[in-house]
Amino acid sequence: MTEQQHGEQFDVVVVGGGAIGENVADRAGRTGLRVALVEHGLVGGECSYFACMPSKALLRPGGALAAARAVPGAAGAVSGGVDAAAAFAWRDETTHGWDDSSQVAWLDSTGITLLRGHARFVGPRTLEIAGGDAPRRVQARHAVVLATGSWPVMPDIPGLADVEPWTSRDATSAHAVPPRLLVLGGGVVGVEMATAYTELGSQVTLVVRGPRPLAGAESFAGDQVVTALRERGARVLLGSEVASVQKTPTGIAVTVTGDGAGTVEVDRVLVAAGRRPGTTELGVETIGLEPGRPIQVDDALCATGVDGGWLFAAGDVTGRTGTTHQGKYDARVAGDVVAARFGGEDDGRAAESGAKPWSRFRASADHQSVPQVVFSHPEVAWVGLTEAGARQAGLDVQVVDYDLADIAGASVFAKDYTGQGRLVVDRARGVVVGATFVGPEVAEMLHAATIAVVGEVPLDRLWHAVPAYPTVSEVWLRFLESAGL
Ligand SMILES: Cc1cc2nc3c(=O)[nH]c(=O)nc-3n(C[C@H](O)[C@H](O)[C@H](O)COP(=O)(O)OP(=O)(O)OC[C@H]3O[C@@H](n4cnc5c(N)ncnc54)[C@H](O)[C@@H]3O)c2cc1C
Ligand SMILES: NC(=O)c1ccc[n+]([C@@H]2O[C@H](COP(=O)([O-])OP(=O)(O)OC[C@H]3O[C@@H](n4cnc5c(N)ncnc54)[C@H](O)[C@@H]3O)[C@@H](O)[C@H]2O)c1
Repeated sequence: MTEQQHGEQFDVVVVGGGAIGENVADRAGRTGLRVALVEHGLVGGECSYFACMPSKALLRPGGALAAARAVPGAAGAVSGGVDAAAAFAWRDETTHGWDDSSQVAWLDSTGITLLRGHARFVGPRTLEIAGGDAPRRVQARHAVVLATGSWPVMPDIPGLADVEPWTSRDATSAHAVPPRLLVLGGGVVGVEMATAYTELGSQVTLVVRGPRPLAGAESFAGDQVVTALRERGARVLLGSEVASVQKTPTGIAVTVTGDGAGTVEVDRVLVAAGRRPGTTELGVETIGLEPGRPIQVDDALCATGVDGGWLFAAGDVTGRTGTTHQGKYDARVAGDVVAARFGGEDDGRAAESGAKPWSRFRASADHQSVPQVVFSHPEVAWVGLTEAGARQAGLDVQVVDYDLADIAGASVFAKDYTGQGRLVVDRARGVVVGATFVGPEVAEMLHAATIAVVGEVPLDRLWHAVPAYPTVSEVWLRFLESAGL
């Protein structure tokens, strides 16, 4: 066959130039492989332009104000609430005005070839790229890595499509605050955006299906978030669902069923009902996979549903990770595996083929120590197993709870500090398998817990890790004392 029939050849083709695709491409090229990265939108993907960065920029002003208000001596200097226009302007700065030229410049510096356009499989290892500068066919000699991310789920609710509902993209890129906003869904997006828009001055109604938001966290986390949202003026309807939506002359009437049954009139509806993997419009049926389903992978990030070991995937498209940090961890593993299997020296290949769990070629942490931060106010941060998760896994657990307000560091951090910590210990091994913190700025405390869980550090050794006085991290000492040390 001619090059025209095969298409342009690369050693590795990465589809999707979000944070995950960028990291795979970078590491896959480290043993000399020729790598192409295909992107149909902005290089940097959701996280840089529509998700992590803009949402955190919108949340930070409210957090900073609350922090100052909680400190006598500083509180008097705070008058008024968040300046929404200035917050939006700062968000615009963090997203570089939705201009990806700095990320493109970084790609250029690495030697990765950027192909602009929409990639679609036409068969194994072969893709057609449409809509870019130069539509073309490309073939991967060794591997294709899918890093196509995910898209918001739009529930099939009568009338919803007619009111131009916001997705998280709209909420993170808006330049005006809807006076009244209904947020559908009590997951991480729902909680963060309900917090941000309440602080930006909107009258927010958060509709949560279950008894509390953040169903994957310890229950006290969701409860404390609800209390704080209500204290700030938001309405939180628990045990509730949106049944229908209708335009009215003065706004949008949302009919809610369940414990919060009634009609709420708002100016905008934000749908935060979860995400589906980006495997539609990708031609995966030509390689024997079903569109709309996640790409199943093993711990080397190699797809299990395709023969030949040439297809890899990482990030949201796998359904295995749902955050940038964990997706990037998988991306580093995927890139290193590809670099070792298809490029480089024999010893690299041997190291990879004999790789054991916890080697740099296996994404072992995905199974036991995934960190998650919700940047609400209070923040919620956890890693590993919750109490319920540990019991479900059959562990004999010791649960150690501590009120963070009782820590000396908390009493000087903020007046009337409110927060909670929980350690979940596997009694049989005497190691921490999970930890949760709720409170102001607890996100920064999480990594110590992640190290304890990944390192399986025995409690009697943790006893020698002395937290500085007076920090809120002294909770670690209190945890251990409460555990009987
Ligand atoms: C509102 C919000 C806030 C979040 N906040 C955080 C946070 O604070 N911290 C955190 O860790 N995580 C956060 N997340 C999750 C995080 O954004 C995702 O886990 C992360 O973006 C996934 O990265 P990815 O590279 O897999 O996918 P994406 O970032 O979606 O990148 C996929 C890329 O592939 C491209 N693409 C798709 N199909 C094709 C194709 N066929 N051809 C060419 N290009 C294609 C897309 O244009 C896109 O650029 C947040 C998510 C949301 C929605
Ligand atoms: N700080 C962070 O790390 C961060 C921030 C935002 C998002 N994310 C990630 O982005 C992804 C998407 O977040 P998300 O919050 O959209 O999804 P999610 O799956 O975390 O939560 C969706 C919520 O919507 C609810 N829901 C679904 N359909 C509903 C309906 N019809 N009516 C009422 N409720 C409904 C679900 O019960 C669930 O609680 C997740 O992987 C999340 O971890 C991470």
